[in-house]
Amino acid sequence: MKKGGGGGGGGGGEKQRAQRGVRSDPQREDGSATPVSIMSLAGKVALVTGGAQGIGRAAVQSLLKSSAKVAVVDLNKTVGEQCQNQLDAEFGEGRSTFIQCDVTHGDALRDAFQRTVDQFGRLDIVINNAGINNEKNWEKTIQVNLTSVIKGTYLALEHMSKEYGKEGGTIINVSSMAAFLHSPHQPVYTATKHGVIGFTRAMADAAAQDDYGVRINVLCPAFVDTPLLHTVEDEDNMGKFVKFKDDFKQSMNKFGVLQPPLIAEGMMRLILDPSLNGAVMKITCAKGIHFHTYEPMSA
Ligand SMILES: NC(=O)C1=CN([C@@H]2O[C@H](COP(=O)(O)OP(=O)(O)OC[C@H]3O[C@@H](n4cnc5c(N)ncnc54)[C@H](O)[C@@H]3O)[C@@H](O)[C@H]2O)C=CC1
Ligand SMILES: CC/C=C\C[C@H](O)[C@H](O)/C=C/C=C/C=C\C=C\C(=O)C/C=C\CCC(=O)O
Repeated sequence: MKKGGGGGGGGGGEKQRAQRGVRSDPQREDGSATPVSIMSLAGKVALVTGGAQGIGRAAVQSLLKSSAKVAVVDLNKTVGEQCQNQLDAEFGEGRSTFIQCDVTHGDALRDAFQRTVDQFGRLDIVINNAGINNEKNWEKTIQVNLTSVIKGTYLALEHMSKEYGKEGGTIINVSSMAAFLHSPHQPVYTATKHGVIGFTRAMADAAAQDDYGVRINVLCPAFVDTPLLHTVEDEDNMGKFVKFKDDFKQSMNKFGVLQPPLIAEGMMRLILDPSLNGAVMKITCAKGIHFHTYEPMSA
């Protein structure tokens, strides 16, 4: 894939290396690595679904700290408006905008993308982060966690891909370590997170081979301290699988619980490292931010 995408990302000339989990740091002219945390996203525009709280909210804050403008797309009006007020106070009015939207409503999601471009003039970075954990209403879980990630990726490409005459950009789809270490506690959630990885890898190949100028990567956090994690014991969410909650809690105790800013740091690396396309980033307490090694021919 040729270089040239926007959003701090270029092409993915090192696609194969990225898929094997090998990354190269962005370089200064003298050859030394530039810490991604100090690289600027001034002039870039991001859209984050599920951005009003939890992991999405941490991502929004990191993007704003890096000087990007951000559309916070979220279903929850109350939390979204509180979030907007706090972001205005911290970063100044006009740097971010809250757009209430249910990502499972295709027309509403399309409208949210258009409103972002209308307000900020362009789009460079899309984080398909909104997710739920509802085994009782499992069809909804598939709609939010997988169908809407696919839809969000296609809409992002309409606004960023060279195929559509745009300047390029970068997309992050949020999966989970649940795709690698499953639990009887959340079968459909697990299935959606597998799906997000498969879709993202295939789309990253399409982007590289057809020169979209857009890098597409997937992020798999382990347990993170957010409101979602607190639904573990909730029968309304887990349905009959709630009986496996103790096993799940044991896993949390064994593997530990991460804080959202570390997940945002991982996202910033995916955004800023032009060598990454089709990469599967894992974040765990034991290993921190690292990459999954892909061995497609191992069978
Ligand atoms: N918290 C955890 O342990 C982990 C979470 N993840 C994933 O990270 C992502 C974010 O999760 P958290 O921040 O933990 O969850 P959270 O529940 O704290 O935040 C999710 C946000 O998404 C919004 N949202 C939910 N449904 C929506 C819809 N239909 N349309 C628009 N917005 C909607 C919510 O209103 C909320 O603001 C999810 O995809 C989740 O599966 C992945 C691994 C671990
Ligand atoms: C009701 C629960 C609500 C939310 C939690 C989500 O379901 C979340 O997405 C689930 C996360 C599950 C994580 C599972 C495993 C975590 C494993 C580790 O932390 C470490 C394991 C292996 C490390 C080796 C490697 O990186 O390959």
